[in-house]
Amino acid sequence: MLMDGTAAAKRIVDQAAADTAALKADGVTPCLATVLVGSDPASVTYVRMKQNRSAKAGIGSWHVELPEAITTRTLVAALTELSQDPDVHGILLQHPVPPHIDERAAFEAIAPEKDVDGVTMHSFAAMAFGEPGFVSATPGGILRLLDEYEVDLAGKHAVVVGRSPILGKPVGMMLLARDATVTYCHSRTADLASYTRQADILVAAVGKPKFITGDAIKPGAVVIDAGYNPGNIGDVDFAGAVDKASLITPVPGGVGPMTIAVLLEQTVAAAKMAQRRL
Ligand SMILES: Nc1nc2c(c(=O)[nH]1)N[C@@H](CN(C=O)c1ccc(C(=O)N[C@@H](CCC(=O)O)C(=O)O)cc1)CN2
Repeated sequence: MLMDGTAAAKRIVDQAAADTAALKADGVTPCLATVLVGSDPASVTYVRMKQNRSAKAGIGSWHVELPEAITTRTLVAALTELSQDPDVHGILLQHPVPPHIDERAAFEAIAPEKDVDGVTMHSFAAMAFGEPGFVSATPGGILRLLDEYEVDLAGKHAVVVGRSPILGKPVGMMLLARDATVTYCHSRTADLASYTRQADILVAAVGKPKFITGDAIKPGAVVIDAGYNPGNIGDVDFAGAVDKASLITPVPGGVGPMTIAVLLEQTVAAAKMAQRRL
């Protein structure tokens, strides 16, 4: 059975739109600032999708485009300025930034109360300690999708393939917080299939097209494909996996739309919190 991320995301965005309308009636328009460095075509597409979906939900967006050759210092200054702007409620720095930039330093220039993409160390620590805060958008979307399909996580063996700071690491910790037993693997794990074949819940977040093949999947597993490789190809070989899995996310139409939905939901939450502080 397919896990329909497009439909689940629509429900989240519809609620965000209703909350936005209520905030606007109180004189507050939630605003998401998107920051794009350079002109990587995939990043341009993702940022545009975020802006278009914000607009559809009535959320304002403010876009900052910076040249490829920008320095870390200038990018940090731009993010600091947005962090101090009272009209901006959420900030999104599109990943990846060009290799000469210190991406971690840039992310850390985002004020915690505006980190609606959940990329700062503050947000990661809050999530890890089970404290309130914004979660990383894709892991947050994955957990919401699992809940939509009433997947019971307690006591299940979740195997996460991938260890990036905004996807693999946090999704594993969020599954752990929901009482799953979590194993982290990655592209250099020896005999990867021996781990993935034990997974009741398999999260593929390794960034390699069709890296997980059908023979590496336990019959009846729930398979979450968080890959977003060029050409809309996931990290799972869908054709080989679909008959093994009890539930599986397609690419496109699975985790991707949920990522943007959680981003918008958290932007509205940030605007509500800013309103309470006034
Ligand atoms: N700062 C961030 N950067 C990046 C993140 C992130 O969560 N925060 N995630 C990825 C890419 N990404 C969002 O930025 C993203 C990728 C794909 C989709 C999506 O909805 N894809 C569609 C298909 C797209 C198409 O039709 O072209 C789908 O899966 O249905 C959303 C967000 C890296 N960077």
